[in-house]
Amino acid sequence: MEGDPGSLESFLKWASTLGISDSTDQFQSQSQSPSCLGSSLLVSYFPDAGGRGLAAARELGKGELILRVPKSALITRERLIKDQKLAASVNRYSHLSSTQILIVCLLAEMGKGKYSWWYPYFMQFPRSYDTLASFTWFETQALQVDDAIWATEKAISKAELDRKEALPLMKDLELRPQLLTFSSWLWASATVSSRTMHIPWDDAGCLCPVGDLFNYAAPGEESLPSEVVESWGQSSSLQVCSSLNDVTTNKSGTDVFNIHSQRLTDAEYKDDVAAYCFYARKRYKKGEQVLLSYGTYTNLELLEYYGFILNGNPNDKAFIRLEADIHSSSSWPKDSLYIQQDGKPSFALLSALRLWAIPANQRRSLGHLAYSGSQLSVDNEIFIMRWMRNNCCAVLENFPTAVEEDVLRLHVIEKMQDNPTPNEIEQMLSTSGDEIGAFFDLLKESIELPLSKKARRSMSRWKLAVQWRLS
Ligand SMILES: C[S@@+](CC[C@H](N)C(=O)[O-])C[C@H]1O[C@@H](n2cnc3c(N)ncnc32)[C@H](O)[C@@H]1O
Repeated sequence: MEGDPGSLESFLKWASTLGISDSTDQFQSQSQSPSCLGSSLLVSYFPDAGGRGLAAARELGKGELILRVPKSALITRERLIKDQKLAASVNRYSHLSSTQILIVCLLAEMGKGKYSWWYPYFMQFPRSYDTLASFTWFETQALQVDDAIWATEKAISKAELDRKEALPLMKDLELRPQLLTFSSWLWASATVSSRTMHIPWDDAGCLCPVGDLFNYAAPGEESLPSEVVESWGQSSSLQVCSSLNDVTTNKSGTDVFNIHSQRLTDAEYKDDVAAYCFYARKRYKKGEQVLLSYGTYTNLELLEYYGFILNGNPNDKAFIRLEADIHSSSSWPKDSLYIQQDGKPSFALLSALRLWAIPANQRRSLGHLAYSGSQLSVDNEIFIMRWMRNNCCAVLENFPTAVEEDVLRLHVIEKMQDNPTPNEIEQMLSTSGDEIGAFFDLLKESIELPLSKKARRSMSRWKLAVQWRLS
């Protein structure tokens, strides 16, 4: 192959030789013209929406097939295990999960360097990720909310345990020492977590060259039938995902029903054409970023699995501490009781509070009203709204920093990332000196410009933590 084998151009040429295509001619005629991107899509850069991504190369119609990736181009466990040495060893470790095996297989394949058949694709993977499992103690504390700190600690210990369990297999395979480290494990597991796509025959999913260049947009209400939107209020466990199959699960393990698949599916593996097919979820103008829904996620979940958050995520949730008698006065599951991104209580929280606020001996007779979303009385409504306001204020007051301080902190972090002058640094230290000092102390580095790679990476995770608590 001509040119730098690590370049995007070489990757796209390689992809077209595998039959990955965005050409409408090819979809129709099944011809083997070597075309990959330029017909429907173009690789482009979107600084405020995911960085590298795919733009519409022309006007795209809603529901139009825009990319097809043949099965033979997908990286799956079964594909990598075709290597006989790998297969023999993997068979001896059947207690490992399918995801652990995929991570090990990926590391083994990466270890082949330029000799791997997938080398042009691997060269397009990010060098590092900002998923929760890679957060340091400082970055974790910056999340400030107990639940989020706990989720981060859990993600870190899960990654440590997964690696520990897989280590004997990796040693059996004689992987290079560099591939056995925790940071290599974190890199490979973040690659799998943030880039795999659902396939019906393997719950570890597959890596999909070119298809994994689509950035994310939350499944939008505008594409849902109104009866589904209405039913959101009534069925708290129902989540809608505009991609994947008819019934599947998102990465947090929640059931995801693709109720109206024709209208909502924007990517799925299709057996009849033996390919992963991608469709435009809406009409796109030429040059606009074409987005994909990976599933329904809160910002904390996006941070955990993908290492980013969405400004104004319609699926975000804030949980407030509720006394035990609130939980026991209704049958709503705990995870359905939250404040929505728009500041309103979830349907279940409102219903649970309405029931809790009436005398226990009336709950049976008024239960049907509360469960169907009706107000019980004006007094009851005023009481619970006041209760909610007071509780939300208490939560906000308990944060170590106020919103205004966080806005300032974000500004300082962004300035630090932007190669500030010594004068600017002095100014920042006079306003936010303590926290910046603590940041560099914990990194065991002095404040020096340009910032080291380690300081830059840590700063981008610190920024995500501050953005998350602000949102
Ligand atoms: C499947 S990849 C998408 C392509 C990726 N931008 C690339 O250059 O390879 C998923 C990753 O893209 C980034 N990403 C996707 N959607 C995003 C969004 N809306 N905002 C910020 N980052 C996003 C996150 O880093 C995420 O882990």
